[in-house]
Amino acid sequence: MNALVEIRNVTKKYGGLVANNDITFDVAENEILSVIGPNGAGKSTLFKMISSFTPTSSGEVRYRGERISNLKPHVVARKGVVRTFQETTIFKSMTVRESVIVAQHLRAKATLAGYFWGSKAAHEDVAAFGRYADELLEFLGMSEISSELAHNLPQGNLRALGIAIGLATDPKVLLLDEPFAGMNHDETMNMVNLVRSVRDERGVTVMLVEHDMPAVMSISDRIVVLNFGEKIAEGTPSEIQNNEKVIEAYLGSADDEIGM
Ligand SMILES: Nc1ncnc2c1ncn2[C@@H]1O[C@H](COP(=O)(O)OP(=O)(O)OP(=O)(O)O)[C@@H](O)[C@H]1O
Repeated sequence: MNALVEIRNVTKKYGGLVANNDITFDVAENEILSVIGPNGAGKSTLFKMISSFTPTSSGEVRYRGERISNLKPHVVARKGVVRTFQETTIFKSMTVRESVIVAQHLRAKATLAGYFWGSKAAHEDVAAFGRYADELLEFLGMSEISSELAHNLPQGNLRALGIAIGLATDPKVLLLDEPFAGMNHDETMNMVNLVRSVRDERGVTVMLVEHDMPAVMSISDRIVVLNFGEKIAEGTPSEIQNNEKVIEAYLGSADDEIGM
């Protein structure tokens, strides 16, 4: 496998608590890889280390062979590894289109002083941001709601906006934190198709943390399973569904339904 992202012996300790213990796996270019596991297994912590929102205690994460762990999150985002959030709270007072424009500041060419003085580069950026926002919203099927205020959006559209905000920075790897949480069946299916098209049509490698097992099984090329901070399995959806350690981890947890 040609690895785009390499997670190598990554450990995270919070005082005496080991949230991730010696986790190693690869993510291939153009893959959709899900990280699953019972509550508290260490999934979010792992995503925070991959996107450098929190440092590793030991081990490292590499992207295209270069270490990206323990850098600043915006540096990692500029390199192309971008994490989206369940809540897009900071953008809720803006319209959908404005949110996507503001999110593009990460790849702006103009300096702040340039914006202040209305430089040519700043004008070009502003126009290009608008064009790119429109193109992105059309791709995501959101053109009709581009003038809606984010805080008026139903759950499904709000999640799609989270993806639009993530894509605004032109990532090569997108980390999605529970993209199907709180969605009904139709919204989930729409989101599954949308995530697939992000991979298929924009060539973005996707990693996701998710509890919705039917959605995970249908969307993932491969799955990594964590339990109590340890990686207990890695494989295709059918390998994972038949893995005894995985079944045991879920049956022994407080999650009352695996739904696999
Ligand atoms: N900032 C922190 N300080 C101390 N402990 C933390 C911190 N963040 C997470 N933990 C602990 O690390 C462990 C793993 O948490 P994490 O949120 O990564 O699990 P998770 O698999 O994402 O859980 P869930 O599915 O419930 O979101 C938990 O025991 C949690 O309480």
